[in-house]
Amino acid sequence: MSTLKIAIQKSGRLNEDSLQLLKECGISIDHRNAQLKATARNFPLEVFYLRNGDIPQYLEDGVVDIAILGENTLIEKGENLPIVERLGFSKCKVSLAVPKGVDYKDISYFEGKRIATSYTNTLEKYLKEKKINATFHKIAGSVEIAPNIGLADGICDIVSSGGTLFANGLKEAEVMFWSEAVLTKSPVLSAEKQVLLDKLQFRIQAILKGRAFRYVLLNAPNNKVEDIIKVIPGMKSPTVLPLAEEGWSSVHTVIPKDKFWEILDELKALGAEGILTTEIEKMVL
Ligand SMILES: Nc1ncnc2c1ncn2[C@@H]1O[C@H](COP(=O)(O)OP(=O)(O)OP(=O)(O)O)[C@@H](O)[C@H]1O
Ligand SMILES: O=P(O)(O)OC[C@H]1O[C@H](OP(=O)(O)OP(=O)(O)O)[C@H](O)[C@@H]1O
Ligand SMILES: [Mg+2]
Repeated sequence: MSTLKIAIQKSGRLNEDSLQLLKECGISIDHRNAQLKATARNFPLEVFYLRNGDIPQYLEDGVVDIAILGENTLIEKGENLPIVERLGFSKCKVSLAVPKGVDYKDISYFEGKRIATSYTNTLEKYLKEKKINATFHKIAGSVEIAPNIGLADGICDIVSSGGTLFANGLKEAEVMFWSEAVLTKSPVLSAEKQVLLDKLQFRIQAILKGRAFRYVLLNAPNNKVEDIIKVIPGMKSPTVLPLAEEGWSSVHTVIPKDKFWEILDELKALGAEGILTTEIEKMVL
């Protein structure tokens, strides 16, 4: 029987959330510290703990079958690698930044300038599209230091809170694109392994859906139920059950997490009482 080989980041920002996702998929991994390969006990899966930057090549060569990577890494090093699923964590931007004293107007600032970055392919493509000529300094990390030590006039790097830019006297000039963790696969994946990937992806989708919704239970007078149902359409339609007390019903449904508080306010205004909400572990439509 074949085994699916998944690469995840050995240590760093993607490691914990990637392992958590596999755990929520019901996959338990026997992993001892410092071991770079581990086997799952209850799913035909081998986990390889690697450096992010190395993973695209392993996928291209079919050494590993699938991986969890930042979209930014695919853009930089894995042009042929498809996004199988967006995973919703490690959200960040890849941006151009300049010293905060610069009177930045538009991208033409970078014409003839020196830019420090770890993302040279991404930057080259971006500036080519914008018809800007600049020189690059490739550095592996702590890119934000470059303008301060006179190495560059600007940088291209990951921005999340903006704290690192601020602490180093820089400001964001252009957002090149947004990135998040994604599941990707090898271009040479066998049909047999694709079946395993489909099985894993089904589990991941159930988790991601569950994360995006909340389960809600509430009590309402019968004459308000119709209005309440209008604001909480649910998966198919809400469950409405009679309460022991005459004239009252219990309504059960799911609501999107990003509209949670607005919907709760509406429900209260419509006369809902005893509102309980809870997280959803998995959700299959
Ligand atoms: N500040 C941040 N906020 C949110 N996501 C981030 C942030 N910095 C990086 N990321 C995302 O997490 C990924 C991993 O970043 P991390 O800094 O842990 O690894 P790396 O230095 O790029 O790679 P390596 O595994 O080779 O050390 C990045 O590719 C990006 O997608
Ligand atoms: O906008 P912020 O929230 O400050 O995050 C951005 C910083 O986070 C990342 O670095 P990381 O901490 O991963 O260090 P690294 O350079 O060693 O990878 C990135 O390279 C930025 O420096
Ligand atoms: Mg980093």
